[in-house]
Amino acid sequence: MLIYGAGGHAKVIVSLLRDSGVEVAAIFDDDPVGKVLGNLFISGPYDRNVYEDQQLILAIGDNFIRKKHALQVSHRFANAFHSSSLIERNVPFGLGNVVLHRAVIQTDSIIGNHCIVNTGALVDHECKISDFVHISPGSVLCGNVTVGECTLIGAGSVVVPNVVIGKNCIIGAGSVVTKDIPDGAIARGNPARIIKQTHYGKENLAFASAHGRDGDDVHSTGF
Ligand SMILES: CC(=O)SCCNC(=O)CCNC(=O)[C@H](O)C(C)(C)COP(=O)(O)OP(=O)(O)OC[C@H]1O[C@@H](n2cnc3c(N)ncnc32)[C@H](O)[C@@H]1OP(=O)(O)O
Repeated sequence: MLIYGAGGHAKVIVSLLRDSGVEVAAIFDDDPVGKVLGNLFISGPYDRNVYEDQQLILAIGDNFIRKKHALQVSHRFANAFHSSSLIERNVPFGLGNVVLHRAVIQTDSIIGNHCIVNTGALVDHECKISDFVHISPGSVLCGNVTVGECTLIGAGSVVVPNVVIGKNCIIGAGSVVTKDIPDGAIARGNPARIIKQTHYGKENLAFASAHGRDGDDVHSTGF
């Protein structure tokens, strides 16, 4: 497996892969200076000609940077699910997704591509999660919540049932979202109020669907 990114999120993904018995062949990072991932060597910037037969996971927590890099990567993408996560069997996934320790994804939810369902997050029934979304640690999406592309749900947030959150939004840590949130909004608090717009609000980089569903899923086998 190849990892692209060598920050804190990458450390967690390397730990997941170790639990799975999956060997990390190379780690790419555009700015590797001062970054350490245990005893693993950081090769340097992404190189499409290295380990062409290996699959890759983008270990980048920032949704917009992850999206930018996804468009430039030619390796196939893999999903990685920690063994302590609970994912209902009927949940369809795209590629490049990471579901971390003790996260739960309930029945009839749909997960796009390159999403992060972080440690202890709960995505309840019938949620629709678009590409490049990050559901941060300990956050709760109640039933039938929709989250648009590139949106960050901050740590420990709660989104009540049936709410639609647009694309390119940031929901502040510890928020309670009770109403729909439009594209590009930054909202926080209980109840969540819009405080400003992200400068990505109107941006809509097309995500090439050139990356077909031909990767493998990695399921870790335990702590
Ligand atoms: C494993 C991981 O780490 S996953 C990472 C998950 N990341 C997150 O959950 C972070 C989500 N981001 C946040 O919550 C951010 O604080 C944001 C987006 C809400 C606001 O960010 P900024 O616009 O930079 O706000 P800034 O830090 O300048 O704070 C502005 C004010 O809002 C307050 N504030 C900041 N965040 C919050 C919040 N989540 N809830 C309530 N108030 C907040 C600050 O205390 C400050 O108040 P003051 O003016 O009285 O001093």
